[in-house]
Amino acid sequence: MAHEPSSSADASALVLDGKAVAAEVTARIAAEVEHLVARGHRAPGLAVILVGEDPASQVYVGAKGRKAKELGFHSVQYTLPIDTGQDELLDLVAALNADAAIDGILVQMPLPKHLDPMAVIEAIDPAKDVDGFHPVNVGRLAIGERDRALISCTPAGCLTLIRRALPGGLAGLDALVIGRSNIVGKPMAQLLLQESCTVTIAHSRSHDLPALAARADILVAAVGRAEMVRGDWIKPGAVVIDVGMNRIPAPERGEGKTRLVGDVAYAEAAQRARAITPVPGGVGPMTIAMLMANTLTIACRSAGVEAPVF
Ligand SMILES: Nc1nc(=O)c2c([nH]1)NC[C@@H]1CN(c3ccc(C(=O)N[C@@H](CCC(=O)O)C(=O)O)cc3)C=[N+]21
Repeated sequence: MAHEPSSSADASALVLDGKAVAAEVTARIAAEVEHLVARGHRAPGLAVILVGEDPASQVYVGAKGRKAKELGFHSVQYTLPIDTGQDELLDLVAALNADAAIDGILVQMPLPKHLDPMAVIEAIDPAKDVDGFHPVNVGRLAIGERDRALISCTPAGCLTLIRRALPGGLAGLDALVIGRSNIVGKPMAQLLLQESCTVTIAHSRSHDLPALAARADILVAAVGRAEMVRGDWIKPGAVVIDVGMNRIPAPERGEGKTRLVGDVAYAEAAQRARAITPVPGGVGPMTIAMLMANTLTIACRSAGVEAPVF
């Protein structure tokens, strides 16, 4: 789903409309849920755990719960006080691991500092790890067992968008991933490698990013620095995926106002790219859609039904 941009008259890139693709994906999920239930299976179940009251996290968690309900999932949210102990959190995870109505368990990150995120992730049953953060799922992705893995939602959503922009396939193309996080950069690189791209992973210590970008047919920016990737870095005709979500001051919108920008200087890059994701409305909505897709996948596995591929 791509359409001509409307904001910048001379830009040539197709806008990869993540919101629209996410709506397509979630419509297919809702239909599949109906199908499951009609055949006597239970609805997919998603449990989201939030520790503390960080307002941004509350917004994200609320959005996930609403979307899950909209799709006919069994959706539960646990909001634990900020001073929750590690053992209490692990006990809740253990109870959800054992709960037959729950397919997916998501612990919202970041956790308060006194909690150990890796210990919590490793406590989740890998078969219920909707985020795809558990080492078992990371490992399955790395060894190419994608059918048995659960894959991190943001890179999975990015790949869906990249495939839409490149109907001829990705094989043999040069891909640059800027960012080496466990959540985005590393799994993104693994997915692109599996698609037979020639993959480069760059990061804050990389020398000469513009030279690396100049070769990239696919560029995924996931560094968390507002508009760091400039338009003149982009190889003409490249597919540009912007994972960044940076809130910057926007005095033009009034005192104290902010706006959301990506890691890519959008207006500049759109002049050269074949296709580009906007921020907001690009990768973000796809992340939530893939979270729902992973939950459905787990439910299908436990029902012994073939899971759709998105
Ligand atoms: N265990 C865990 N799993 C996550 O998947 C996870 C997490 N923790 N912690 C926080 C991050 C962040 N995240 C987002 C998902 C969608 C949007 C999204 O839909 N953004 C909209 C707009 C947002 C806005 O306007 O503020 C967009 O890009 O269009 C944003 C952020 C999931 N996360």
